[in-house]
Amino acid sequence: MSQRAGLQAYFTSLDGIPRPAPGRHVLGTVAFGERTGLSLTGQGHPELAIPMSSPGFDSFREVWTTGTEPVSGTRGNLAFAHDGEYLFISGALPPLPVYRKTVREVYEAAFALVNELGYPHIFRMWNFVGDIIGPNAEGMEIYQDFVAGRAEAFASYGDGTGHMPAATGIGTRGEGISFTLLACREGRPRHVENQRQTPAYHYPEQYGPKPPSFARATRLHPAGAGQGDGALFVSGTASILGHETVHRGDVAAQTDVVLENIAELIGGPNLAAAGLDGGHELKDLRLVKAYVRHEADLPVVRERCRSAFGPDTEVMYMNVAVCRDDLLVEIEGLVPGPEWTR
Ligand SMILES: C=C(O[C@@H]1C=C(C(=O)O)C=C[C@H]1O)C(=O)O
Repeated sequence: MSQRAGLQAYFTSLDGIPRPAPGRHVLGTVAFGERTGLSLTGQGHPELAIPMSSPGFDSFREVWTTGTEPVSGTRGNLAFAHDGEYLFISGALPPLPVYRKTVREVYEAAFALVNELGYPHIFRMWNFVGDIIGPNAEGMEIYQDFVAGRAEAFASYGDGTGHMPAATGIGTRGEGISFTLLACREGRPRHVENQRQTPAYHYPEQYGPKPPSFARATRLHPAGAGQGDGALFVSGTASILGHETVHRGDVAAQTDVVLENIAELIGGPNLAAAGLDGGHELKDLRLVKAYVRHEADLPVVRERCRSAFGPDTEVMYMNVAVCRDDLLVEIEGLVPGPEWTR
C-alpha cells in the first residue's frame, strides 16, 4: 500500500485564508482569536473559532492538512471533514446552566459519527471550556461538570482507558464548550502515560465525580508505516506530580515542572515503558501552545519556553484559565512524524 501523504499541521495568521503547500488540502482549521463559532468556510473545510486571544498574547490559526482532497459536512452541533484516512470533527455547545447531559449527548454524537464514517481510532482531542473553573448553576465547577458528561460519553465509545486519546481541556475567554477531535481509519494510535503522573482517568474523586478521559500522549502509527513512525501528540501538561498540583503560587517553578513532565513523557525510557521505540527531547517539539493563567506571568513562562525548546519550535501563548484554580501554566505540543514536511 503506498504511503498516503500523511496528516500535517501548521500555525498561520488569522488574516486571509489558509494556503497549504502544493498538493496539500485543508482538512480543518481552528481559529484562536476573538470570535466564537463553528462553520464550513468558503473553501469548504470546517473551522472552529474560539475566543482565546488578548493584547500582548498570540492570535493564530491552526491548519490541519492532508494529501488527499477531503469531503466535508455538518450534522447537528458538529462540522467535519475526512479524506479516507483522517477525520476532523469539531463540535460546539452554547453556554448552559449545567453541561453534563448535553456534553454527553454531543460527544456521543461525535463518537457515533467517528464510527459511522469508519474512522474508529481517535488520537487527539481539544476541549475548550468557557469559564472552566467557574461554578455552574448548581455550584459545581464547570470543568468537573464537563468532565462528567465526557466520561459518560467515553463509556459508550471505547473499552475504558485503552481508548483514551491525548487531549487538552483548557479555558477560553468566552462562554460555552467546543471541541475538536482527530481520528484515523487504518492508522494505529498508541496511548502513553507519564511515570511522573497518575493517569488522569485514575484521579481520585476529590477532583470531581468522574475522572478526566485522556491519555498523557498518543503516538500515531500511520497506516503502512513501520514501528516508531508517526507523530507523538502531547496532551496539555501542567504542574502536577502524581495527581497533585505542585508549587502553588509559583509560576516559575510550575513552568519548570511542566517542562520536566513533558521531557520525561517523550523520552525513551517512558516510551519504552509503553512498548514504543524511539525517544525525543523538548527541542523536538513543534506546534507548542502555552496557556498562561495570569497576564503578568507571560515573561517568566516565555523565558523558560525559549530556553527549553529549539529555535524551530513555534510557541503560541494565550492568557486563559487552566482546569484547576491553582494551576498557573499549561503546555502542549507534538513531535512530528517522518511524513511531516511543509
Ligand atoms: C492539566 C491536566 O488536564 C488538562 C485537562 C485535560 C482534559 O480534561 O481533557 C487534558 C489535559 C490538560 O489540558 C491534568 O490533569 O494533568
